[in-house]
Amino acid sequence: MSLSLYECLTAVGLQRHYARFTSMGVHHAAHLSALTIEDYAVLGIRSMEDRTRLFHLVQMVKTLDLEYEDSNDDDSNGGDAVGYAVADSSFTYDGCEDPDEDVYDDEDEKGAAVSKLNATSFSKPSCVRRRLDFSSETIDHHLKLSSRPEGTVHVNTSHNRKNVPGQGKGSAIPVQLDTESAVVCACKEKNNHRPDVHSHQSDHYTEANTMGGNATYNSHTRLSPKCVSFQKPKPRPATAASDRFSSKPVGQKDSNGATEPKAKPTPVYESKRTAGYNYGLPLSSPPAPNKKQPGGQRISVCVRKRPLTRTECREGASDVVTTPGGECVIVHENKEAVDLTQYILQHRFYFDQVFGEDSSNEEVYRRTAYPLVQHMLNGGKATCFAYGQTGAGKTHTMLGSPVRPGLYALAVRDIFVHLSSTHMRSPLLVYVSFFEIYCGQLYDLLDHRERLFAREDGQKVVHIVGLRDVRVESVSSLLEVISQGTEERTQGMSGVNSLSSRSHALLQIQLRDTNQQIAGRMWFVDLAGSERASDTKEPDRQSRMEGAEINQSLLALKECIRSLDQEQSHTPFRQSKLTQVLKDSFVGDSMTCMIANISPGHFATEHTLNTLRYADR
Ligand SMILES: Nc1ncnc2c1ncn2[C@@H]1O[C@H](COP(=O)(O)OP(=O)(O)OP(=O)(O)O)[C@@H](O)[C@H]1O
Repeated sequence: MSLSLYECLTAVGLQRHYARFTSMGVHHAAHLSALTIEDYAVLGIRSMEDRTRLFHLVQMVKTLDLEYEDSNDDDSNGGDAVGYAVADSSFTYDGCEDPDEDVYDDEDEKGAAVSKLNATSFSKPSCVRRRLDFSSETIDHHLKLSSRPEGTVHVNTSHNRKNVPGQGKGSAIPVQLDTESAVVCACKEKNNHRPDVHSHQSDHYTEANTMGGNATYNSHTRLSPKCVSFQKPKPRPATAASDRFSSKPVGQKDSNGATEPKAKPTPVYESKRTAGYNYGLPLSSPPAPNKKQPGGQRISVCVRKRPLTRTECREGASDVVTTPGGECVIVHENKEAVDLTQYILQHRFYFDQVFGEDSSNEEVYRRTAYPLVQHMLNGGKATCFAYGQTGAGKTHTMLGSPVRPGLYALAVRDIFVHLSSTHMRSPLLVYVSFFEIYCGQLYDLLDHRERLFAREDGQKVVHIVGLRDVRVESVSSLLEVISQGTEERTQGMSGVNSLSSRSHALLQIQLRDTNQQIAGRMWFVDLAGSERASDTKEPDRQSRMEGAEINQSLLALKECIRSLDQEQSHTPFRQSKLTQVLKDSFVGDSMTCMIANISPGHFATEHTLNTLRYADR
């Protein structure tokens, strides 16, 4: 079989996942036959429709392989193989129950997808087509079998589709996974039989458990091959993971006696720092084992990856970001060498916490802003920043939606819960103010964008003159105030996205006693789209000035955070209006959290890397 992986994926409309497949060790069409349904999530195949498509493809690849082996049988039967028809009429998407399903949601698109898939099937030779069973029962049966708890990896080494657990055939053989490097590293044999993943004849169903037989595999565990240093590029060493996906030994003779050309896996290199020129390379290293628990730190930097959006899926974007473990994020950048060979350059960054696409706002809140809220309730000062490219999920994180409330609402909810459960002599009141910094100037979002001025008094305390604050008594009144302010926020056109945040939005929550004395203060800062700082496509002067201003303020912010982190005696907060206003956050007993939001799509790789480099201390 000489189809390329890309061609196969394109045939079923899954080409956007190509980079992910190659980064996970699936480099060749023949590798597909070793995939099982349990591998789909690891390969980024989540929606029911994509799962169905991949399922078909895998079956097709297997059948094509069998074609070599079974051709004699066909001859002996006069070519009258078992009559499986491509049941386009019985094929159905009714089983699509995935709540996160965001592709092909309308009937037209479904129809187009079905006909595309069927067209692909019909383009195969008729003897192959007759072998395929695309009936919905068979698919449902296999997909149901896959709905075992997350935690078990199954390596189906069999080509006999009837040989599945629950049907009496096959034996379970545990395979140990090296969870750190996420490489299938060894096979524990059961019944003295080592599963031979190359064998087409094997009837064994292999069950891999990551922790000595206990199911602990999760979506963060990746089957990516180990990498080699970028400085000394070598072909990626053949690992058990890549072996696993080799359904046929390379160089094996086919039924015509011809030697099948060796499958050339896409080389994977890792960017690493050296003693020389290191511009743009990851700074951070794996956290020390005795590292402080998140939440107890004065400064924490976190990364949140969002899922691919519906539009990105339609445009064929592939997910190039993986988040193995809770502190590492890897960007798999597709590159082309000068000799036009393709390779993948992996950029591995470490942060205090990394949230994958499955993390909810509640989880992000618990592990980022919650400690800050507690600090504020104890009378301290805290600041939480959301940073990232336009569309990377800053607003989703900060504001959220009525169904999935963001950090603002969750923080205020906890504040009210705390205030109502504490019986203080002097009750505390909650006040909010909301303003933006646009081109170095302050505008009150709760007062029709009235111009504001930041002034320093004799004690070097910065005051925002004229800022309106509103007392809130419930989460819903806070959200009302925020939605009023958000409408005022400056938005415009940029080269990257039709709607771009060009200003920094600052929400201040203050606790005051009845004498109006401040008893705790917290800032939530939704920073301007980071791509605006480097976007050079802007045609007009105003946009370029906005970009320059954003650039300056983000650099100043980074300098201040770095100076805090390194406990330097001087914090350069006067370098921009943003840091000047937030001076309070950089002095005294303040706590700071930066959440860098990233987009997973390959179109955004450069901006994603820039965001991670910015957040990388
Ligand atoms: N974690 C997530 N889970 C699901 N959807 C998300 C997530 N993060 C972002 N999105 C979706 O991605 C899209 C863009 O997100 P969002 O508007 O929050 O980006 P942004 O960084 O605030 O952009 P801008 O700078 O233009 O305001 C939205 O449709 C949002 O619902």
